[in-house]
Amino acid sequence: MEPQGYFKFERVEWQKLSKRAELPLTTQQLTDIKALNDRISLEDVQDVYVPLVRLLQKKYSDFEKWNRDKLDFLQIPMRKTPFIIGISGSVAVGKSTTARLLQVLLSNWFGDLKTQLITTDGFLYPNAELEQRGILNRKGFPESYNMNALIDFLGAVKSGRGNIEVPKYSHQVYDIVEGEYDVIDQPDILIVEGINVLQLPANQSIYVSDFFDWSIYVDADPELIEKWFLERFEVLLDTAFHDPTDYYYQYAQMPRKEAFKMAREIWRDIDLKNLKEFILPTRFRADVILHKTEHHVLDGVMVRK
Ligand SMILES: Nc1ncnc2c1ncn2[C@@H]1O[C@H](COP(=O)(O)OP(=O)(O)OP(=O)(O)O)[C@@H](O)[C@H]1O
Ligand SMILES: CC(C)(CO)[C@@H](O)C(=O)NCCC(=O)O
Repeated sequence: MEPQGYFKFERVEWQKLSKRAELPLTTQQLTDIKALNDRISLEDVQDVYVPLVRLLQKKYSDFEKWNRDKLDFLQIPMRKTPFIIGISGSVAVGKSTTARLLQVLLSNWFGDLKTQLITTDGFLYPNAELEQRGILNRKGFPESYNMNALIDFLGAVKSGRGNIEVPKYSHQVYDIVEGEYDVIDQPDILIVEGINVLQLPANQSIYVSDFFDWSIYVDADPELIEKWFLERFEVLLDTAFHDPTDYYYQYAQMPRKEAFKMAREIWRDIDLKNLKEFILPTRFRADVILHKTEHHVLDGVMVRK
């Protein structure tokens, strides 16, 4: 069922807005995008992301003006408040690729704005903690994240604090990496990407999404997402092949057929289950829904009315 609250654009209609956007892609951007992931379609960037960033820029100008007016009226000295964008969607749908693509586009077009990016994977409890709680096989489900720490982090960013450390999660280690951090230091724009960013946790009075000035949900048919999950699994196996310290080494040593059988089970029992129970129900909380089809091609956009 589709909700009433959105303007719905098929790809052909949406891409007409690209002309109105008046933001030509620079050679530097094209190079940066290819370096990010050489399978990203540049046509998609031109047709879908250019209008999206233009719309985002309008929202940002509005946000800046409101902040200025608010502080002026309240007689509070001017200070920077970061604009926070949330990006949600299934495991393996392409959230981090979308987030990094947006960061490249924003950084190049609006060079005077500092755009930083985090993933909520860093707020997963370490494996040892998950094990102690008996939820190691629930990684990614709401209870596997330290939501209080994520909310505290967002509060600190919004209040203008600098040099904030965010724990780092590694897919290769399959755990939080002790002693490694990303540092978020007073950005103008912060992109927060993760499966849980639009969720309403049971025992907090503040939601993660309360901090968002804009949110995007990346959507696709679960059967396609499973395909992307397995493709990425294969890349992880190839990377792990000669490295016994890599979590995927154990799978890389198995006959491929057997490894894929296990990956399909992980998808079915963990990530697909999580998508159906906890992620998909948050889709219509997003300001923008990007819909993808085969080969990650974007075929539709919905914008909240
Ligand atoms: N626009 C795109 N074009 C081509 N391939 C893409 C695109 N977006 C994502 N992919 C591929 O799809 C797979 C999943 O993408 P990505 O890692 O960005 O997903 P994710 O949603 O961030 O996953 P997770 O939640 O597990 O971190 C990767 O193999 C990535 O290279
Ligand atoms: C780290 C998350 C939860 C989200 O990125 C996901 O990639 C994950 O590890 N899920 C657990 C099951 C699995 O895919 O291995």
